[in-house]
Amino acid sequence: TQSTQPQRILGAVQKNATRGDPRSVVKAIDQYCRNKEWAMNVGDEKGCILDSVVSEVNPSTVLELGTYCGYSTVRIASLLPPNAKLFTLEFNPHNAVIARQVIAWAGVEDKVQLIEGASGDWIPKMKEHYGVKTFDLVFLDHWKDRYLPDTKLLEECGLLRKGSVLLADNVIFPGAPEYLEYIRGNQRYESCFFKSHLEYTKALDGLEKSVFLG
Ligand SMILES: O=C(NCCNC(=O)c1cc(-c2ccc(F)cc2)cc(O)c1O)c1cc(O)ncn1
Ligand SMILES: [Mg+2]
Repeated sequence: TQSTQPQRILGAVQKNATRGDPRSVVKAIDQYCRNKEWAMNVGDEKGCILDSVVSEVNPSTVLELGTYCGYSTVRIASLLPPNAKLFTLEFNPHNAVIARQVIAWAGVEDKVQLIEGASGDWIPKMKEHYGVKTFDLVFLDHWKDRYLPDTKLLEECGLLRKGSVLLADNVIFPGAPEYLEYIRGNQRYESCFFKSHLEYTKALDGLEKSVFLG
């Protein structure tokens, strides 16, 4: 029977990456997606920008919206201090099955809580279910038309504090125009754009970093 793209990505990790070595997992996925088949990981170029923001924020509690195969999950988790926690939300159960195995292969499962379900359903439950107070960093990489409603939800649920950082992928391609308009026009955020390219291509894309001012 036919394999799926997430299954092929997992295969590339198990074949080419070293167990317990997150950087080798990231490298194996990038090499596979650059040389064999494109996939919607944040990728190596935007991934370096992600790394620099994670290192700068040095977060204790991170929320990732859109796990896919766990590429950015592993990338972020590998930079977190001990006892830090990364909650990652994935809507698609098949992607979640694969992501759990990629996260385990990288050896970062102790830092990661993968939650299967819709972001709109789970964001309001994070405090009661997982004892989350606020998020230090939020990486938005799920459905582009969910960026704005979920940001408003995070505000309403009191999950952002003064200094919380939102980092949004794909604000140029596929694009998140309503999100950009809201966040750039809102006095409660200080935003900046990091120009880059769509993963594994020459197409223009970038990340929008926004600091919540409280
Ligand atoms: O996470 C969920 N979908 C993937 C989101 N990510 C993307 O769609 C995405 C797409 C692209 C992309 C770029 C060019 C192109 F030609 C086609 C796709 C790139 C990226 O970097 C992404 O991140 C999801 C599913 C669901 O059912 N409910 C809630 N969320
Ligand atoms: Mg993306």
